[in-house]
Amino acid sequence: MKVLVSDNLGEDGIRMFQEASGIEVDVKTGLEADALKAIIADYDALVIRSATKVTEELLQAATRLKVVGRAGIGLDNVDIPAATRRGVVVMNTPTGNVVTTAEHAIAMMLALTRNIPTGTASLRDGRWEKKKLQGREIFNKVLGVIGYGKIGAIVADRARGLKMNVIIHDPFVTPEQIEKAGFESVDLEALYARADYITVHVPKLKNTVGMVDRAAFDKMKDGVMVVNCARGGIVNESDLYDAIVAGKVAGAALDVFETEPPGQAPLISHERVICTPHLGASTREAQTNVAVAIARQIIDFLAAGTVVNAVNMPSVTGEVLEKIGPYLTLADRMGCLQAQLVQGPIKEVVVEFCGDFRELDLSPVSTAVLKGILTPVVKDDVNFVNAHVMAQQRGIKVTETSTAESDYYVNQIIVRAITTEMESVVSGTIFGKKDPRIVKIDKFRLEMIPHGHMALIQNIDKPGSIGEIGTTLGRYNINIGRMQVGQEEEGDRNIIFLTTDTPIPEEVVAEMRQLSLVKTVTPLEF
Ligand SMILES: NC(=O)c1ccc[n+]([C@@H]2O[C@H](COP(=O)([O-])OP(=O)(O)OC[C@H]3O[C@@H](n4cnc5c(N)ncnc54)[C@H](O)[C@@H]3O)[C@@H](O)[C@H]2O)c1
Ligand SMILES: O=C(O)[C@H](O)COP(=O)(O)O
Repeated sequence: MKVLVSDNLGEDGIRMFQEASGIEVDVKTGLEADALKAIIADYDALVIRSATKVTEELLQAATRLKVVGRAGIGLDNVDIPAATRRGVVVMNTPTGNVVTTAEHAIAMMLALTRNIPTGTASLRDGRWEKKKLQGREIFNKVLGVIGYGKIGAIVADRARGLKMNVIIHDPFVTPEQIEKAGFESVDLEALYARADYITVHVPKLKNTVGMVDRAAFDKMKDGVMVVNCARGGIVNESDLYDAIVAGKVAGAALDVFETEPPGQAPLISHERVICTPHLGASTREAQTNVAVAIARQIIDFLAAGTVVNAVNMPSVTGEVLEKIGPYLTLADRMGCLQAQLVQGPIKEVVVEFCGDFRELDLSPVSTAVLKGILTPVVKDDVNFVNAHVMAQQRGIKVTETSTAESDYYVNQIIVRAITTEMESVVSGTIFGKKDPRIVKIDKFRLEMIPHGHMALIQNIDKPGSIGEIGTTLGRYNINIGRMQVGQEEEGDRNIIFLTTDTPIPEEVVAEMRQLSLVKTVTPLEF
């Protein structure tokens, strides 16, 4: 088996590959895309960090490739759906660098508030600017942490040790969980209004890109300081620059950038901004942790097929996987649908297996439901191994039940998601041998294929309602690929599922919500 390491990997990990029997390892870092594409067909495994781009084009050339291993967390640089389509397992090491990254965020906050980089540069230029470089204490100041996951939780804990007053916003963690850890859970508006320092620790998702923008800065206290050691683009760089120039934001500490490397941008050159070149995970300890973890995972995978920390596959044997595979896909999509349908943090998930499942071991199926529920929230970090733990950390109770009874279909899976505000019930089954279908949502029966860009519309069942939706989308040149209508069991409402060739932009969704017969519009992505 041949392993290619295409980004810098800790020496201990490389040594493990060299010492593993039956494995040959090549280390070729800094390759251009074409050069990598020219050699990738020789390899069974590819080990990367954030520099190598694993695109669909590269995967097409990778005819022998079985596994991609990320020494670290973020998989923004890997086309996971393309890898899944080609049967390539994608693994990461979700915990090896979290302490290191949290420490970097704290270091950045302290360096910013005490002008340490500016003081160093000024001394090197021969100046002694004590007055100009006067800083601020963090003692007793309010730190707003956005995202209470692995890193956000460590940052909050360290900041408490520094005697800061920590407030937290994470809509996917129940307030009870945050309060149990001794912190105050707040909504985003309150966080912006109260924080003296704000640090972001959310994944880069469609709805987190640009979440800290002009409108957010307007809501913040004058003189706030902002730290981003998560992903470039979560804080809008041009809006941040304007807020600093306007004096609203007193300083920013950035480890990550919309484009990496960012070049000579005005934001980087501003004296109230301090930066590091994506060093969050760059300590000896973290790099050893992630290198050793990924080497172990890949060696075990190549030798025995053991799957650990894969983001696109559960940890089960090949034989079981063949039988339950379609149900895993269905369950993942049902979870993903629930995550997009519900309002408020999910407190409880009930997975009901109804009817005849031919004595299959269905335990990975509930894990797939949880993975689907968490994916829109934490993206690449959730996998079949950690989904239950992550759900537990978020205070989500999971219950499984089974019954021999099933109405309409030979078997079906029902997923109930109970939040602080509502309960949503979704049923699904397999058509033919492997085609997932959502067959009921709350009181509406339907046959929906959960795939691609979709929108769920609730409307009054009157002539003309479907026409006005089609006309609105047509005006924006958005093609409807498929439309399915579900009828309320009793009542005067329909639900309509549209599959569109492209995502429906927010302004078009807003316009659809104004249509006379439309009650709600929920965009969905699968
Ligand atoms: N700078 C670096 O070198 C470095 C190193 C490791 C990780 N990271 C990045 O740090 C970030 C956090 O990583 P993690 O391991 O703690 O992730 P995590 O998945 O453990 O936690 C992310 C948290 O963000 C929350 N969240 C999602 N959407 C939100 C929203 N709209 N508002 C508020 N909270 C929201 C989730 O509920 C979750 O609790 C990620 O972006 C990751 O890529 C950066
Ligand atoms: O996602 C991660 O693990 C961090 O952003 C670190 O990225 P790196 O391995 O390229 O330093």
